[in-house]
Amino acid sequence: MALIPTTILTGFLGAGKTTLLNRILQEPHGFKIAVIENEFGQENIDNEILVQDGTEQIVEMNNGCICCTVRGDLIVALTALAQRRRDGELQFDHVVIETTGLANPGPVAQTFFIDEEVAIDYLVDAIITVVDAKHAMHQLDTYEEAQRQIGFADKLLLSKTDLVSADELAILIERIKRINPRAPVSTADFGRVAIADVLDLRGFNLNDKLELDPDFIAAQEHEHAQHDHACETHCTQDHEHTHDHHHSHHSDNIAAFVFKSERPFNTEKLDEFLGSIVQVFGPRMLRYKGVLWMDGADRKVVFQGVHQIMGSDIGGKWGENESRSSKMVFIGQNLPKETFILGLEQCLV
Ligand SMILES: Nc1nc2c(ncn2[C@@H]2O[C@H](COP(=O)(O)OP(=O)(O)OP(=O)(O)O)[C@@H](O)[C@H]2O)c(=O)[nH]1
Repeated sequence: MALIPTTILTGFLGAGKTTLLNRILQEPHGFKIAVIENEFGQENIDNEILVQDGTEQIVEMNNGCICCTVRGDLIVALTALAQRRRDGELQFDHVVIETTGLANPGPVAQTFFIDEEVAIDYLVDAIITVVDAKHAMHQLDTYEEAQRQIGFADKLLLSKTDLVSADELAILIERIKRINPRAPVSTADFGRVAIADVLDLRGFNLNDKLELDPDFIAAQEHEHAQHDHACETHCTQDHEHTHDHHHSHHSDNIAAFVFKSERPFNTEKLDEFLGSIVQVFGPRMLRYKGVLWMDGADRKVVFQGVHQIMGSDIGGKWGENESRSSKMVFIGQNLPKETFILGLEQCLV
């Protein structure tokens, strides 16, 4: 059987990966795509955001980041998908892996070369990196992960160009071309891209990656020391509120916490609270998102943001037998979790 082309979709927190993936899944391109979703923070909100018509196979991996802690799970997910395809249980001709916003795409791509079982069935089609035109300058100044994601890309897609001036965009493009002169750059306005720009690119060139990192295919046991400086930092995940525990090793001080409630929110109180908290802590709020139960609403509300840019959408209807609740994930640097949790509790009906 021919190898299954796999796209590794990366980009910093909130860059627009899920938006792009949703577009890809909705386009009538004829590809049958299996998706592997990995999120930073133990709650998978993207699952609610991704449009699913039942034809895609979506595998969630939320208990760590696939570039480090759950790489074994990635191998299991890939080999299980291939087996089910061989058995005729699933039909797909392409896999898209959406990594966490903090993932180093290097070790993810490496899996396809060093794990024999994976290598039998799959090949890396391309590493596609979504770059948030509004926030990338700051992300590149501050986070190694953002630089690596651009450095490893075979194709770069600029999102949120609607939020910046032509001059700002030109400066950013110049900078990302300096980091990665090989990868073509194009724009993806709310994920709008031609399918030929994202699937079947055959853009992954091992020689390029070896030039970027001569130890690219080095033995796994050396990989953390050699590739993943961010993985040397201590665990920063914070899980107290959900009693869930897992470790993730990424940039110092970046932590995720979850708020959950089985009481509805009062819309005005919540709007006011979120508006004010974003004013104060926005610069440190790297990513936040949630699926909310609003008092009196018969549909879910999906809310999300990156720094000060926050928005909400009407989501799906609550199922008849679904118990209503809200869950929110906040990912940021040194965020005062207690202030957030207490404030949110005060917005409940
Ligand atoms: N203005 C603007 N907003 C965009 C664009 N693309 C995505 N967004 C918004 O950016 C926010 C984050 O988008 P997602 O697609 O969820 O980002 P992500 O990279 O999947 O985020 P994480 O996986 O949570 O890190 C959402 O509110 C999107 O609607 C764009 O081109 N312009």
